[in-house]
Amino acid sequence: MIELKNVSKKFGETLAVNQASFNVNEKENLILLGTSGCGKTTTLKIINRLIEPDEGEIIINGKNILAQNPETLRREIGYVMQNVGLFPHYTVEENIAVVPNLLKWERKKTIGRILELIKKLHLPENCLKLFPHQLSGGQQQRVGLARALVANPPILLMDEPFGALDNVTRASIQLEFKKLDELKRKTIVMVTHDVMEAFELADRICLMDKGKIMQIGTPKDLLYKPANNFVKKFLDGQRLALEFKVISINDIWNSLAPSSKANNQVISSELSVWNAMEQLRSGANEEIFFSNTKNEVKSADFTQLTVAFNLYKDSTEHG
Ligand SMILES: Nc1ncnc2c1ncn2[C@@H]1O[C@H](COP(=O)(O)OP(=O)(O)OP(=O)(O)O)[C@@H](O)[C@H]1O
Repeated sequence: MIELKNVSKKFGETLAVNQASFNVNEKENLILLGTSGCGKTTTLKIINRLIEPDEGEIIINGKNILAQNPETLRREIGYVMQNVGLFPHYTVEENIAVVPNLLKWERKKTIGRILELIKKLHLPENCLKLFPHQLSGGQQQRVGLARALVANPPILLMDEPFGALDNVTRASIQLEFKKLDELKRKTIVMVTHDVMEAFELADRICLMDKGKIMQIGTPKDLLYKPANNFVKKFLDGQRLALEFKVISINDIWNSLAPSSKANNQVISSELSVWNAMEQLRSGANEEIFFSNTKNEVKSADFTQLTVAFNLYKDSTEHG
């Protein structure tokens, strides 16, 4: 759906993006990951023409975007800016209504859509008349997301959408983000410098360094089949935690005990071991039940999950 071919951008002597090529499939979440200054934001802004490349092509749904009117292009592309970027002198409602007003929607349609979105994003209705500085950081972030989603664009670009949040708020918004129906239907390109966040949310990760793409692949690809030493070293510091994120209950299925007495809370076996442990930590029960696509049910407590995880790790490391 989105295709970048040999895209480069220089600022003075700095080669911010160096011959970047990748595809983003429909309804995929591709995350641009890398340290500060590696060219993530520049790459993102090239996709909606906030920055014009010096070289290369960007094709969206078969059309070269450089031949399109930028305003028309941006109607199809929602954009969540770094540091939220709400207009300080507009109320929350006015901030979210920017695009509908440009599109000359009837007021009733705009209000209906805004109310629908703030409900989905767990914002209180009385925040609509407030100004951004009267909201918490997490609420502002949600308003930024509502503004990007309001006209239901098929593509969403997000630049460090959770960057300004404390760790606890960040983790809970990430979780909501994953569950949000509106987002499951979208093709998303997201920027982050946070490896754990990328591993939590990405279908595929594009790891960059000094303007160059080092590897594009699933979190599992990067972890177990690093394309080069840079990729391996980039992940090494958090390797164990990342393994908990990429290894799913399906992967350790054979080491878990079958169960016949499932309680009413059966969780999909697609869950990562990390998230299963989080559920155990936050829940009241000492064991949880999983079911796979064949409707088989298995159960595990914390110790059983750890043992099965270690067995799986041993088998990947030695076989
Ligand atoms: N408008 C600009 N003028 C001059 N240099 C720029 C400009 N925008 C970006 N750069 C430079 O290009 C390089 C890539 O910047 P970019 O913002 O794309 O990186 P990034 O990976 O998104 O970093 P960060 O996470 O800090 O935002 C950096 O060296 C930056 O200083």
